[in-house]
Amino acid sequence: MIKRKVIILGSTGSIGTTCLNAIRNGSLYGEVTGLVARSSKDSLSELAKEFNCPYFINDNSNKLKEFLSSLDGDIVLNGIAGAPGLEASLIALNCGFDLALANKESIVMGGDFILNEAKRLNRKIIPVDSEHSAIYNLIKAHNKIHSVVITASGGPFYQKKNLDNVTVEEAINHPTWKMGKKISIDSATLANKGLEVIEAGFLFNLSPKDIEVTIHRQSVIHSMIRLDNGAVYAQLSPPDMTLPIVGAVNDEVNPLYNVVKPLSFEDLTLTFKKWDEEEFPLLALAYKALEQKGSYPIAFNAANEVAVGLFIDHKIKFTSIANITKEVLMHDFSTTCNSFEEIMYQDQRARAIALKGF
Ligand SMILES: NC(=O)C1=CN([C@@H]2O[C@H](COP(=O)(O)OP(=O)(O)OC[C@H]3O[C@@H](n4cnc5c(N)ncnc54)[C@H](OP(=O)(O)O)[C@@H]3O)[C@@H](O)[C@H]2O)C=CC1
Ligand SMILES: CC(=O)[C@@H](O)[C@H](O)COP(=O)(O)O
Ligand SMILES: [Mn+2]
Repeated sequence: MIKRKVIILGSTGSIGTTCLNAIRNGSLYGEVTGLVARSSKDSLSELAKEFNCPYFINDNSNKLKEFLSSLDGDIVLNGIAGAPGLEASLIALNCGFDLALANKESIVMGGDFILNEAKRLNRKIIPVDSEHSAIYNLIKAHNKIHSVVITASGGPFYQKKNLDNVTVEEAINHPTWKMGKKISIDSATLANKGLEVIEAGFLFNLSPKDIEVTIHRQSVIHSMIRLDNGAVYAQLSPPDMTLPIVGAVNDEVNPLYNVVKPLSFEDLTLTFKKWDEEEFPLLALAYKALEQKGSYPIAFNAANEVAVGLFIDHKIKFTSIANITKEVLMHDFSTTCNSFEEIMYQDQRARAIALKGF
């Protein structure tokens, strides 16, 4: 067995904690060689003591680059929440590390640019997002696919009417997963599924018509692939991020045993329902953003991130998240970005429009 040396960005969050627990309980044979977070200094220094490694509070990207360059590691797990994850991903790739990527914003904002950067630097990007991890592994096993089916839990408000007065606490009460605040709210609006459709479009080079979304309340099937011959293959496991995280960080180096509890089929009911555009306008907006490409995916992410922030701060209603995002996407975002600076320019532009409209 070979010990995987892993550097964790977003060490104090849901993804970071799941990875650290997997190392603690032995489901990942790994050694932590660096830890990064943003504001939880005390927790981070405690973790650094426990894992006997250096740590860094990310308040400056040049210093993050210096910190990562000084570390020995096989792979960087990026579990940073939101748009700041993109710059961190690019820094990690440029410092010579492969990426186990949970931060979906890196792909949604970075698009072809970050994928080309990884290619240029001869580095791997291994998806950690549960749906993309499932598709990545299914493609490895079956090679050529026709299209993909991404599953969505439907969130806490599925088929509930009049969501004007729902609270932040109700919105983060996810029916099947325990995750950070922002992604939980995105699951409630299905903006998360929208981000995932865009993420799949870039990662697997698929057009919107080749990406289906189906409501699957149990979150047991993490996604499926269709082959040209009509067969469908699915990946099933309990809703637990340990498997995609351990799989990506391990990257086939060691055989994996008992990472998650095997499913018992007699206890399972698996259901599937069509999603409705009126109920989930943010998913429809994301499909359109992927179709339009240019900077529309960047604008979708930025507008939604601003709107979710306003909702968390009790400044807007839950239902206004979609309205603000829709309004921003009416502007011209047809420019294709070929650098980090161009991406951030469009990101900031979309944020300014979102804030002006509210
Ligand atoms: N949670 C999950 O199960 C899943 C998450 N994802 C994706 O993974 C990412 C992380 O999600 P999640 O773990 O839920 O989020 P959390 O909010 O639980 O954790 C976010 C982590 O990121 C750190 N962080 C935030 N900004 C920065 C920054 N600028 N530099 C360094 N660290 C930073 C936080 O540090 P601090 O505590 O110090 O503020 C914290 O450690 C998101 O992109 C999400 O969409 C994808 C699939 C599943
Ligand atoms: C665990 C994970 O990958 C999340 O992105 C998950 O997909 C959220 O669930 P829903 O967005 O399907 O509610
Ligand atoms: Mn997901």
